[in-house]
Amino acid sequence: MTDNKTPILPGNEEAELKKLRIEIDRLDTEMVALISQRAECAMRVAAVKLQADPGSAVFYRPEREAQVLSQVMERNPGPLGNEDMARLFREIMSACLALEKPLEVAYLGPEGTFTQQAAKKHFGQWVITKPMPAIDEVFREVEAGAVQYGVVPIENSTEGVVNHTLDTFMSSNLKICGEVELRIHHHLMAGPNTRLDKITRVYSHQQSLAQCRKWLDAHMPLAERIAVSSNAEAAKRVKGEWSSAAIAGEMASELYDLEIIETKIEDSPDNSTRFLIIGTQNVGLSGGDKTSLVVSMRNEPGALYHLLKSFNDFGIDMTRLESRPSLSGNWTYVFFIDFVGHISDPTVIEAMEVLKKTAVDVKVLGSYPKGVL
Ligand SMILES: C=C(O[C@@H]1C=C(C(=O)O)C=C[C@H]1O)C(=O)O
Repeated sequence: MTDNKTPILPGNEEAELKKLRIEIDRLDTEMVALISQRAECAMRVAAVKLQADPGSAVFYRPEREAQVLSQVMERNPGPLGNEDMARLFREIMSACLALEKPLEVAYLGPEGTFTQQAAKKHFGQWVITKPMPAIDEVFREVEAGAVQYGVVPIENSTEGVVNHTLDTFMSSNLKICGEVELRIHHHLMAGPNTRLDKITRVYSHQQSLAQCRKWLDAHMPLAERIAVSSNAEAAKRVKGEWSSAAIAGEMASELYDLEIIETKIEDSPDNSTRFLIIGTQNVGLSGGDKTSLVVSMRNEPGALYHLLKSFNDFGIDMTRLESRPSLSGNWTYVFFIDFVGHISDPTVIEAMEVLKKTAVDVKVLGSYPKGVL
């Protein structure tokens, strides 16, 4: 082996490369054997699950997957970054799980949206994804049992909360089984041979046009901006129009064979969106969990104070508080709350007892592992 302090003489280069490639082949052979052993183990796990519950065995275990990924990150010695290493294991697990039973997941479509990208990021490339035209249809598809899980957007770092998702939770019995965050990068794309200075129209979702406003003002001030129902829809429209471009994510450019003219044109470099995984499962403890609740309070002075106090008194870290009209009476509100901890933690159990005394209703939307990737 050489380190970067040992100069390689030109004549020795071939010999050195040959040695390194023999070493890589040896390591790959070991890895193939190890990954196969891992897959065998996962198949045995599936058999155990089936034996324990032949009618309705649940193969996918979000808490276990989060633990596997966290351990991989902790043990990673480098030089690969933690996230890169975890992504490789994400795909290994995805392939192993597909041997047990391929997962089917509904998402807010059409194909090529950021929600589809989030689904693949969370479950890996082996998941079968099914596009749905609206958020409540994603819920319905899971409720009907047509798919095991659903993926819906919940909040964007620049645009705020997705109210439609919050409202749908109020009338649904589905549980939150996980969360995933995605960096949102917008690219300008068009058909082959379309030049930037020839573009007269830019299609995108209204939120994406807003998130790229400064870039558009500076680089394409004269192009007409046209808002459509999704970024994927924008990419689809551009396909047959030679003087048009779309702002969308990478998946859309691949799906509709468009060329990326300019990458990462979003005004805020930290632009990200959080998505929720919804299902029918109560997820066990992973050790790094979050819980989401909907709480209805009486419309009286001090209601919000009592709500906050029940968390503060038990030292529970509330990470989000959102109020929404209750949909059942005029000018009454419900609170959507996220906090750190699992519903089975003894302190959380105590805090919930106190909260239930002052609240009209407490609905647990789910305890789930914090997004690892
Ligand atoms: C193997 C299991 O089943 C599935 C596959 C996993 C894996 O490949 O590591 C982890 C969790 C489950 O989604 C398990 O429950 O341990």
